[in-house]
Amino acid sequence: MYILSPSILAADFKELGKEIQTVDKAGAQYIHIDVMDGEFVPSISLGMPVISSVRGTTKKVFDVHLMVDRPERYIQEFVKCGADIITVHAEACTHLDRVIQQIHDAGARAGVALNPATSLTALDYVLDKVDMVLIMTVNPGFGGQKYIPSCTDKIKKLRHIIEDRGLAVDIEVDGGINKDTVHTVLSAGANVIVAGSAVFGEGADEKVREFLEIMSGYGKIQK
Ligand SMILES: O=C(CO)[C@H](O)[C@H](O)COP(=O)(O)O
Repeated sequence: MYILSPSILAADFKELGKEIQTVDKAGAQYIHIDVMDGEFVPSISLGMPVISSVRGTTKKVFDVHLMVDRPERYIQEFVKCGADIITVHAEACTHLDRVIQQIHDAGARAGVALNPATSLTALDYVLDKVDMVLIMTVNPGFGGQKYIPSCTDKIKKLRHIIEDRGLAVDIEVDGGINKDTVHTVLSAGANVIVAGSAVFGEGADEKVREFLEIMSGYGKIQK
């Protein structure tokens, strides 16, 4: 099933609730929320109070991407403020298996993200325990960057491994996804598409519909 997860990093923060409602009404299934700590990545974005304050604006899935060192310190709090999916970076966890368990115990779905330079082997012993793998297609930290072409092969390989092992794990991609690169990642096997700067701005509703239309050419869109 194909899912669109617009990244609010590119939204107008003074109108955040309205921006979320626009992409919600246009059909986006997830809302992608980037949390940056200024340590794991150079920039700082937003945290629990912002997530709590917009939780009531939509019933859509909050897809929270923690670009945070030692995320195990915050899992419970993010679930409490409304996260439905929590994705942590393999590179940021000393005990990744334990953090995945912690996310599930807190009642959320668990994702693991890999930076562009991180090998898929980091997933070998946890792939059967996660709901989603997030392949970063830019170096995390900023929106509006260019898609890194070497990530295409990584997505293909991951899709192959998931099918080979008979798992039901979503492949999410994030960074530099626009109406051109989306074809590349969909053909490679991604099924959850994050897009920030290619969605928010003028005509976000129309852009969501265009993405969904493209995605529907590859398979069934999740309702
Ligand atoms: O995780 C991120 C940055 O670390 C963003 O979600 C990502 O970069 C999306 O932005 P854009 O679609 O503008 O590239």
